Amino acid sequence: MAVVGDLALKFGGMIKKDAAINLKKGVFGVPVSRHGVFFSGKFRTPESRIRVQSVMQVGVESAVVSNDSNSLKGVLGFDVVSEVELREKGFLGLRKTKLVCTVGPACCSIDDLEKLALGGMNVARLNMCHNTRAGPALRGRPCTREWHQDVIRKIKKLNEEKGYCVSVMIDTEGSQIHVVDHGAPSSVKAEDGSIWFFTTEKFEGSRPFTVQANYEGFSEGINVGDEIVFDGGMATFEVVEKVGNDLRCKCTDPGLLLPRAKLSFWRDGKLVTKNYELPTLSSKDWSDIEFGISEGVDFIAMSFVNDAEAVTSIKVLAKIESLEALHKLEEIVEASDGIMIARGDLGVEIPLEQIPTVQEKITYVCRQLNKPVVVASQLLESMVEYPTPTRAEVADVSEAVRQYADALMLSGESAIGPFGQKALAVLNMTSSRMELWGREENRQNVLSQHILGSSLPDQIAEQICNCAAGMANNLGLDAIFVYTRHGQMASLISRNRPNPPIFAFTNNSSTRMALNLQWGVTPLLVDLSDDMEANISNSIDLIKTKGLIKTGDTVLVVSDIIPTSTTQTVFQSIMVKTIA
Ligand SMILES: Nc1ncnc2c1ncn2[C@@H]1O[C@H](COP(=O)(O)OP(=O)(O)OP(=O)(O)O)[C@@H](O)[C@H]1O
Ligand SMILES: CC(=O)C(=O)O
Ligand SMILES: [K+]
Ligand SMILES: [Mg+2]
Repeated sequence: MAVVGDLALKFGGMIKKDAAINLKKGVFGVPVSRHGVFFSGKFRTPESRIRVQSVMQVGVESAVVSNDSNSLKGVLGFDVVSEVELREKGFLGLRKTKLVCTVGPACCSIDDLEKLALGGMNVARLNMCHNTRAGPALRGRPCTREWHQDVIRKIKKLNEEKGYCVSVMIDTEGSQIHVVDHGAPSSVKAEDGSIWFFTTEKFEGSRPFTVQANYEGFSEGINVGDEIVFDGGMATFEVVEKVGNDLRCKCTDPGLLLPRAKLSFWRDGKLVTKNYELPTLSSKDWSDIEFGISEGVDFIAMSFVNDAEAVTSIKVLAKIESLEALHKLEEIVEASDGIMIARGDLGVEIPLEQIPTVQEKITYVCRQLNKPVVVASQLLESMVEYPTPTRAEVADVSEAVRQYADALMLSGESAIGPFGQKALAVLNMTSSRMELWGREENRQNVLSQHILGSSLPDQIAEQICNCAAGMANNLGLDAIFVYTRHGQMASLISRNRPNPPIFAFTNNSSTRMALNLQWGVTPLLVDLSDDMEANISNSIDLIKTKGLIKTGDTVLVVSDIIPTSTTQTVFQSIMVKTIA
């Protein structure tokens, strides 16, 4: 097996191979593989005292399956949706791209949520911008989060009682200058040449030709002659006079002023970015985060992250939606647990024609740095109103899949539109179709990775995962099984976007819910012991008993279980198993 020799040269050049093969017996306690490759680190052999930190086994063997299901330990933690998908479509038919749905008034009943779960929703997103006030009559009182709490609890109930695996993400409001939502009328038209007053004065309802801004310092540093753009181009005004902190403006490009429309300021064709100093996390955001943690949500998407500092203190997805964030992209990606490309607000700050290349760049940086990335906003915008998407929207979704984004997100399509389930089905079908095309074209072969780990053990884990993905592709294997407590190796395999699906067996439910956002990973909650052989045969037995895997199927098994007992020293391994 040439691959073994290559691996030995690459990783274990300084260790004698025959010693390594002897060592292997001490590893799993059973004579399993025909080949073994070892790395430097701590490991003692009877013959020689070689330090081995990581063990990599490459071999082919047959798993013997017991027919006595009573002897099986634990239960197979498949979610009901993946199980049905696997049964119907087989290993290669499992969708790789994850789907996020924004939950809003149109889909917050338990029945609606269940329909979305059945339709393939992996993550439910709740935007903390909406539905957190007690109602117009109580304006000014502290906000309540009853609606959000109710939705979160319904999703957890569906997971627990009906076997779904839907993670929950809350999305913070963040600090941004926008128009206050003063209820009716829902949108106002600004005519060419009309004069409008932009103020921070608080008032209920609407006043003619008056725009209420949410932030007192909104006009700081703004000069007469500057432009104010609504929602990235919906309507444009020119500042004609400063009146204290307020602005009198003339409409120069007519259009609709929507509730909560975002405002951006431009001078000589350039965005005025430094006119205000808003914190990434407001006090409301902090209390929303506390609320999310107390409700046990799985992800916090942080809006308007402008630097890495904001991210380091808490496990979060950073939303890239400002020019400033683009300037500090790599450090923000590095500091975060994942990224959302928030194209809605990003399009307010950069010219729209730059969105496609910026998206491609962000997805690339995220994969290089091994962080999951969600492409968000307007994927199927026309479906907020209509039951079918435009051809251009389907092409946009396909492009995100072609770029190997981890996940696609619905916003208003599911939150307020009457066709949320249809929109989800469009994402589901379009991504499956594009993934199939990618496999047929063998596109994953052109993916190159740069080395991430700084320590030797991290680099070893990474190399094992890169090799695992390459082997699974080259050998045309059916699936990759990875045994993992914290999800690191599952995620490193996913980074290579392999052809076969990745089943991540974990005993940690937070790991399971976090892996829900990662490309190609089906996370399963199982009991794991320090005895890797038992873990592997146990899970294969369970899958076989369920009829989900059959004789002759071949899987690549990767383990990164770090034993809790000191007598065992196996850290990482690769094995190829053919089901007997
Ligand atoms: N919980 C909710 N209650 C009422 N309406 C909602 C809710 N969530 C979303 N919506 C509606 O759906 C639309 C799209 O939702 P989304 O949360 O993606 O808005 P967004 O403005 O793009 O996001 P962000 O505020 O994070 O930039 C919103 O404009 C809003 O009208
Ligand atoms: C999702 C989001 O926040 C945006 O697109 O702006
Ligand atoms: K938000
Ligand atoms: Mg936004």
